Amino acid sequence: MDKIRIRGGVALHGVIPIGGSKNAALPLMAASLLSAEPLVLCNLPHLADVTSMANLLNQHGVEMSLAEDLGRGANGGHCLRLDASRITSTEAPYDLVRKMRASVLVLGPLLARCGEARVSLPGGCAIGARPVDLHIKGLQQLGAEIEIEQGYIHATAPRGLKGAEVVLPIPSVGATENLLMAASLAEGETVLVNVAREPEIVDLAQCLVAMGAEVAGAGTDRITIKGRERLNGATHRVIADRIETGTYMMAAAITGGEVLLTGTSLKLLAAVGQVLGAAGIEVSEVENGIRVKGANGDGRPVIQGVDVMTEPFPGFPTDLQAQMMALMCIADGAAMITETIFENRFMHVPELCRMGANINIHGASAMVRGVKRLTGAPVMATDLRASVSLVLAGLAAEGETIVNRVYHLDRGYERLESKLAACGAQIERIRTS
Ligand SMILES: CC(=O)N[C@H]1[C@@H](OP(=O)(O)OP(=O)(O)OC[C@H]2O[C@@H](n3ccc(=O)[nH]c3=O)[C@H](O)[C@@H]2O)O[C@H](CO)[C@@H](O)[C@@H]1O
Ligand SMILES: C=C(OP(=O)(O)O)C(=O)O
Repeated sequence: MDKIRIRGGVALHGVIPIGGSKNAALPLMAASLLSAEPLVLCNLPHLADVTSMANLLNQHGVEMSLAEDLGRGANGGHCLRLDASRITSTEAPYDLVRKMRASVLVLGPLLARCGEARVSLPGGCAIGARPVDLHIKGLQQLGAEIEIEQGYIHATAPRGLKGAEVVLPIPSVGATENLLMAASLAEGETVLVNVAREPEIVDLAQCLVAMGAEVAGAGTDRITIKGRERLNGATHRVIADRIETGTYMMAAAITGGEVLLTGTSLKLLAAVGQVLGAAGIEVSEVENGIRVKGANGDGRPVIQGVDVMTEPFPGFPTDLQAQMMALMCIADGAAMITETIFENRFMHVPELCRMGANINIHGASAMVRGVKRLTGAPVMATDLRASVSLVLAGLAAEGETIVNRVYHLDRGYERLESKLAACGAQIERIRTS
């Protein structure tokens, strides 16, 4: 298994191109199942999760090819043509779904287009139980008959799905996406209430509209969809990855450096900009990107402790909680970090403590008392964002840090080492297989 070696203490200076959003790309790829005509997705990041979704779609019969004629984007993204004219299987097997929870996003599109789907239940995950009950209940309200058998969700809608009002008890991102896609091929009008407002939902809605769907209200807590008998093909550009953006904002801050992040926008993460501003980091929107400048004093980064609570969008994202905690480890004063979305998302805490951090967990909150410096250590994490928080800590730490289980990072960060190394970081991948 590959590892990453970091020698910390170098302030980052340079330009980092931000890729297309993983969490937008995955539902968009699933949306290709809704039409018999090709969907072309541009600015698609090269990530392990995108490959996993491609493998899953491939086993449903979707034919994929790089749309070379459309070239590569300025930030390295590809254009992929997904042709679901012939769906050969409506089953999403356990082996593919367990690798990536977002696989469950094929449920709504397959059911709406084919009248049937058999999708493995994703199972638990390092950051929490993450049930899919809201996806299932919502689809039942659209007329699906659903049974759970042998670990699979077996959904049928022999007479097609019917528009209805569906009120989500919590604004689940995935449930919103599954229902939005299913409703776009349902008969009549669907109103989704208390839905997620994340930018990735807006991106999906815009793609569905380009495919001929009638969708209004995406980005608010109420989305109205007028179902169509069929959708057409379209070409759509995936939005910038706000979590990759926020991660590199924090990389600049934790090293007291200055970076320009291109191909992204502060509008995607205003709450993060505000929190970093309160921590004494200069963050400004510039043409085609964001400039981030860390503060320095006495030869080390100067960061103020700020309390943070994760919330659904437009609040501070849970997917940046671990990275923010790494930053707070070397802040002046204390910071209370509260995780409200997932019940077990502090797996990075013991590893950060092994690097010299002072963190105590009390229920859903972690009290981080800033220390003068972190020290490098061999570390390991069990999920994507926890792993990258250890990379950030390693960039700031004295001495050498080895981050194990790099495959977590490859799920969500394209060319992480080369993007950081281009800004001066001493970071390399040690290939072991
Ligand atoms: C591929 C993708 O886009 N992943 C993101 C998506 O995950 P995902 O779509 O899985 O996250 P949700 O918004 O659905 O989950 C939010 C909360 O709702 C709970 N829940 C969800 C569905 C359900 O049927 N029942 C239920 O109880 C979950 O356990 C969790 O506690 O949004 C999360 C919250 O912003 C992010 O951290 C993930 O990176
Ligand atoms: C939790 C994440 O992803 P997923 O929902 O795919 O597990 C993430 O991107 O941080």
